[in-house]
Amino acid sequence: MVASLSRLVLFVVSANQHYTCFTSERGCKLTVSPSKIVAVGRPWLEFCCHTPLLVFFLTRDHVQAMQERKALHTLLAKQQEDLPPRRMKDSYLEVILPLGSQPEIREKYLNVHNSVRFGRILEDLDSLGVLICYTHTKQEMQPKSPLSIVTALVDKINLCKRIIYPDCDIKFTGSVSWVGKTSMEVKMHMLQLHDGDYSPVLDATFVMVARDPENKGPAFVNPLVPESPEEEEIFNQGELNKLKRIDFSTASLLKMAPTAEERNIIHDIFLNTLDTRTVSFRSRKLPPNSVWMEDTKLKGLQICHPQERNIFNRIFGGFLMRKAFELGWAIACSYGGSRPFIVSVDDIMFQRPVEVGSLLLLSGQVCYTEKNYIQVRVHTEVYDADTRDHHTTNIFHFTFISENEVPRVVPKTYGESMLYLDGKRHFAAVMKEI
Ligand SMILES: CCCCCC(=O)SCCNC(=O)CCNC(=O)[C@H](O)C(C)(C)COP(=O)(O)OP(=O)(O)OC[C@H]1O[C@@H](n2cnc3c(N)ncnc32)[C@H](O)[C@@H]1OP(=O)(O)O
Repeated sequence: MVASLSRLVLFVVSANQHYTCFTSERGCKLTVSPSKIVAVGRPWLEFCCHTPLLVFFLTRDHVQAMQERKALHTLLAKQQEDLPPRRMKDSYLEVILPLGSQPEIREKYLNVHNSVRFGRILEDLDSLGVLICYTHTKQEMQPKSPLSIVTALVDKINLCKRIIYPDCDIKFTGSVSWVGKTSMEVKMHMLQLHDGDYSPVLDATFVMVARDPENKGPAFVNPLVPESPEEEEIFNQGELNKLKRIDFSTASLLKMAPTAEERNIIHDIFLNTLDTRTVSFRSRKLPPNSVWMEDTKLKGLQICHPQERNIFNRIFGGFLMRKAFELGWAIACSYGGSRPFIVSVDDIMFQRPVEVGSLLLLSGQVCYTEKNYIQVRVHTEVYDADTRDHHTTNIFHFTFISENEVPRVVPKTYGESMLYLDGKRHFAAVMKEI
């Protein structure tokens, strides 16, 4: 089967023994046996891959499709033990994004620096993560999957290359690496073809959660059985990752006071910003080569149109990540005064779904700096114009590296000091990994 992942929308044009699918972008035509189709819905999922498994969707009304999904409730397992265990290799997928061999798809991926837009890669990773989970949970006997699989967390994405070339093929690989009761950890890798060899670009770990067909409650997923000492290690790492996440969230500065060492850091910054000419706690002065945190803010607004919805009639997680990343990049760019490169994305928690039609408010700022590194935090919330309620949907943490050393960011208020410490913690976690 042709391998390509370029958000090519598939349309079914014949439904006899085999389905023939055309992509919305030129050139690609596929034939798939009906037995390989795991779900049918609206045109959304957009790739063909090495495994003969495709998730694709017919053009039709979304609401009607959601109504029809209700009938799938009967296919849900009552307990996890009723589901057959899977091996890591059962969900392993390899997908090619043919930027080198199909120049017509480059435009969508291209940025002004003639490299690949990282926001597009975030979208593809999200789509692939979901597809891997559907592969893990696929039941041969079921014509459609009863599961709604959503992205709960981007645990981390670490990049080992600064530039992604727009004219070389990209390969994504990945499989489920750990399974809980209703959640699955997925590890993905991205490689790029140079001189006949694929070399690593990034490693990503996502956590996906299975929900019932209407995305209203949790649903069990197949257990995962490691088959070798290497797989045992990957699985155990998944278990450790879960515990680490719990520790990190327990020690959150929203729940607990900073440590003694952190309190000293904040007090030193405070003392360093006092105007020595006046004997006052209120008279503050910016130290040389520094920027007040409040002056690093940029905001954006996104109207969440139906075009960006996923099959569950909610806004596609990859789209939210792309928008937040692009705001984060703009913040790092204007802060550092030169082109920033993304080094790491970590701990993006999808706290609640974003409904179609929402007003999505994005607001970001530099929250920590060290040498050439800029730690950016983007907060997104939906605003209900009727009730005037705001609800946080995501918090994104991006680490950028700038070409030159950057000024120090300085918090002024207590709230900003907590953002500074949170940014410092995230930065330390990233530095440990890369
Ligand atoms: C096909 C197209 C889809 C493409 C993908 C998308 O666009 S998705 C769109 C973007 N994503 C979203 O809209 C999701 C928004 N968030 C949510 O709906 C919800 O927060 C959620 C369903 C993820 C979690 O809700 P709850 O916390 O109430 O769920 P519940 O308590 O039942 O937990 C379910 C399982 O998720 C795990 N879990 C929950 N939050 C987690 C987190 N931040 N990190 C790791 N794991 C988490 C729990 O341990 C549990 O696993 P165990 O049971 O194993 O112990």
